[in-house]
Parts: sequence; C-alpha cells; structure tokens
Amino acid sequence: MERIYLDSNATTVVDPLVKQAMDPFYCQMYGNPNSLHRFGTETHPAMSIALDRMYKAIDADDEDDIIINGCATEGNNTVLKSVFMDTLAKGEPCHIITSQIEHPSVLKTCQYLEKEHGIEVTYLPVNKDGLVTLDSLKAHLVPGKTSLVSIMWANNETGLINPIKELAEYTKQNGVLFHTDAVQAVGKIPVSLKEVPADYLTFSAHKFHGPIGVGGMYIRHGNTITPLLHGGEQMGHKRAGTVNVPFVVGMGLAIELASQHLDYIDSDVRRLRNKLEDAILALPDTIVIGDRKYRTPNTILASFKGIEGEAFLWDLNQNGIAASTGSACSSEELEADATFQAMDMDNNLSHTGVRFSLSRFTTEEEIDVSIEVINKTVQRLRAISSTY
Ligand SMILES: Cc1ncc(COP(=O)(O)O)c(CNc2co[nH]c2=O)c1O
Repeated sequence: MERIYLDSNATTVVDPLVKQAMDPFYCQMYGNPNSLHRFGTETHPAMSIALDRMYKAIDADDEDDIIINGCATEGNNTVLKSVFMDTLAKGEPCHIITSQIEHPSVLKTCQYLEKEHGIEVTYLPVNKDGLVTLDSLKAHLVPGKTSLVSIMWANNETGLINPIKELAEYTKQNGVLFHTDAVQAVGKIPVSLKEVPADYLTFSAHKFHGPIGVGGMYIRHGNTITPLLHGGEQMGHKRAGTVNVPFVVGMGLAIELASQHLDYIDSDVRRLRNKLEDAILALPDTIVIGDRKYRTPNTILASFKGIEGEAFLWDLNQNGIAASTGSACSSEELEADATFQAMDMDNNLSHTGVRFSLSRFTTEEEIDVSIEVINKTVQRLRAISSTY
C-alpha cells in the first residue's frame, strides 16, 4: 500500500463527485455571479441549490443568513471582531468568554483584541474529561456585561464534543450572544440550529470533502454582523469579494453528501477508529485523550510515552502514513500541545501527542496496515528513546 491518509481533521480528500460538480464552473459557466448578463446569471441556479443544501445540513431557518467566506478562520475572526466593533460603537465594554482549547483562529483573535483593544476575555478551563462545563460558564457569564460566548462544538485535536446545546441555552437565557466554531462537527456529527440556539456558527468545506478555501458563517435572523471585508455588495454587504462559484457549488454538494453519510461515520468509521484505538491501547504506556463516548467518531489523540510526537510522525511518514501532532496550523511550532496543557496533562505527555483522524474514505485494510506500522514504530523508537 503506497500511502495512508489519517489526517482528515487537518483537511480531507475532495469527494470526486464534488470535483465533478465544480468542473463546469471553470470553463463553461465562468461568469461573475454579480454580473447581470447571462454569463453571470446562469451561475445562480447552482449557487441557490448549494446554499439550500447548506441550510438543510445545519437545520437553519430560511430567515437566517449563511455568508460564504474564505475559511473558518475568516468566519471566527469576523464574529469576534464584529462583536467587539458593536460594543465599541455603543461605548460599552467588551467581555468575551471562550475556552482554553479553542482553535488558534479563536484564541489568537481573542488575544489580539485583549492586547490591542483592551477587551476582557475569559478563557474557560476544561474538566478532567477535556470538556467545557456549564458550571464553568455559569461562574463567569455576567448578564449585561458579557458580550459574547464563543465555544467550539468539537475540538480538532481530541475530537471531544462540548455540551453545546446546554451552553448555548444558558447563554441565551441570560441575553448574551453565542458563537460556536463547528468546523470539526459539521459533516461528522449532527448539527442542528433548531436544536442549538446559537447566534453564529462557522464551518469550513475542506473538513467534509469539499475544497480548501471556502467556508460558511451562519447568522441567526435578527442578529447583525460588522463585515471584516468591505467593498462590493456581495452577501448582502456582509462579506465583500467576488463569490467563488465552483467552491460554493462544491461546498454545497460536499455538505449534502456528508449529511447523507453521518450514519456511516457513526457506525463504520467509528468501528475502524475503535479498532485502531484498541490496538494503540494494547501497547504498553500509551493513553488516548478523552473518553471515546464524548468524541467525534473519527478522531484519536494518543500519547506514546517516551516518544516525541514529531519523531513518531516522521517515522510514520517514512512508512507512507499521514497523521499529525495536533492542528496543522501550529504544526511547525514545537511547543507543548495546548490541549494537553489545558487538560493539565503531564508536561512530558504533552510532547508525545499524535492525532489520527479518519474519514468515510478510510478502509479496513488501511487501518490494518497502520496498526502493523504503529506497532513496529513504537518498538523501534522506544528502543532508542532516552526517556523510556
Ligand atoms: C476547530 C477549527 N476551527 C477553525 C479551523 C480553521 O479552519 P480553516 O480556516 O477553514 O482552515 C480549524 C482547522 N483545523 C486544522 C487545520 O489543520 N489541522 C487542524 O486541526 C479547526 O479545526
């Protein structure tokens, strides 16, 4: 077997059906959707179908907005900076509550607003299971003072799923805006905005077999957003820039196909993940972070005592297996894994994390081969380890 891809939380293979659906919008129907002539207007039916698919996939109401943007990083920045701008315009202080395990696109935006604009940010800790708790939110949310609560639906490194419904409900009961970064949830587990009263939600196509470079920002009706990008009149003045028609078409089909495969992911992908996880746990001095009942069905964050995560990845890569130590966004930084630190893991452990993330395209044979390679790699690296 030439190579095995187990890094789907970083990005996924584009579904061939998605690529096929995108193709006509490069050399046949290539007009600017904002153009009034036929080259532009002929793109509208496919765009409309794509957006309908997105609304259906996240159970959004027709009156709500889904703004197409370049990625979830942009969506997260837009929501956080918009809330800040709104409080600034009203001459009110800004207090954002988020968590210590958010993706850097949330954490670093909050740190920027704190440092450069003096806002107050509360970074909620996680409990021993790695989850944000309602009690923790209750201890810090101040009605009339807190401007926004932003908690990720599922963590990209551990796959741990936060109790978003109860966090959002409590936040709304206290008259505060709620945002969730749902990048690692959409396309993996059911996401319903009729169930969860979030005001804003962000997602990204390349996490569910759509193209890299396009994302969606959901805005519940009645809420405003201050654009991050000003210019043309696209997206109802909420996000300037020519809309990338093939990418929108691709994201629409990808989110529909992902929704159709949720049961498969919950059953077959989960079974393969558990098979790999059980094989990892059969090795001495290895742990997996977070109880699998609280995790997305495709993710394992494992720690192999005595083996640096980067060394493990290098060896796996030499054997054709792609995994990661956490979010690729920070893979070049060799600092201890933030999630391990947030969970008060032993510092030595936090350098030994390796994340395996499967998809609906992962096969049983790939898992069997990966188990063989991992067993050999652990044996080899521990034999030369200075700490094991
Ligand atoms: C929870 C979460 N939020 C936001 C982003 C950023 O999304 P983008 O801007 O559309 O790329 C990612 C990407 N996470 C990862 C990227 O590489 N490894 C990861 O775990 C993510 O996992």
